[in-house]
Amino acid sequence: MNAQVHPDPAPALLETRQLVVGYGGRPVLRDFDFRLLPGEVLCLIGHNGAGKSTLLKTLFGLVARQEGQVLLDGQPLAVVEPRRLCAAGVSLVPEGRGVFPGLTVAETMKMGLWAAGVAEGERQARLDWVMSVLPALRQFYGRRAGTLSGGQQQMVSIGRALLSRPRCLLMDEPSIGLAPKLFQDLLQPIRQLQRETGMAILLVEQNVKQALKISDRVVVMKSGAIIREALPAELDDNAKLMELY
Ligand SMILES: Nc1ncnc2c1ncn2[C@@H]1O[C@H](COP(=O)(O)OP(=O)(O)OP(=O)(O)O)[C@@H](O)[C@H]1O
Repeated sequence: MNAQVHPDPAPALLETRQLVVGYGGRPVLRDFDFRLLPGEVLCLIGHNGAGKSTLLKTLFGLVARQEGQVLLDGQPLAVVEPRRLCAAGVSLVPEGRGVFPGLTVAETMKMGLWAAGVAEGERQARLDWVMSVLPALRQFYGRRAGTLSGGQQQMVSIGRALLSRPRCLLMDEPSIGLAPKLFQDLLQPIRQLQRETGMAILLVEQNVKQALKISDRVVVMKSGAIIREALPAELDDNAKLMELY
């Protein structure tokens, strides 16, 4: 008789196995195992230089791995590149927002629709959908991104990332330069969307207190390694957080 085996758990949406990544031959992440599950909001925190952004960029194919695997839906990717990830429903909100200051929001979105490969006939509906998630975009739709406030620029960057209707959003320090209240105002609609659609979010953040408010799980990194995994409630006072820093 066959031995009883447990079925495999559902595959992670994104996963790394024994990943080695670095710059100029010097590894930043070594034998790094990481999982982002479907439908979760995972907050990645840790010291400056711990390798958080490097992980995010590697998952999206912006930094090449030296060794190890990146898996999408449980399948190892032969080539990890933004186009492939984007087509599979993964979208990036880059560090520093990545908006072109000379383009209007309308132009930025037009370019984003094209880059996301949205068919011509669907573009208006897609834009309307993004506006329904982030209605404030309409207030400055005709303005050049360079004339907008930091929070408004971040909203443009997030709106652009949503144009592909992603099932996974990778966000690199979206709170930079924003007051805590503004950050919450910006992230709450995204959390709402996440609850409605089951989109997974990987959020790299320095602003830990604010990020924990919208997260389901926390991973703490130090010097290229994971040193702790926790629920937000387990890190909800300063003393517990200070232990990790
Ligand atoms: N393009 C690069 N070239 C060379 N070294 C780099 C490059 N980008 C990052 N590093 C180095 O890799 C290490 C990890 O950087 P990374 O930006 O991933 O850390 P982080 O945890 O995101 O830090 P922070 O919170 O300060 O953004 C650091 O030592 C950094 O100096």
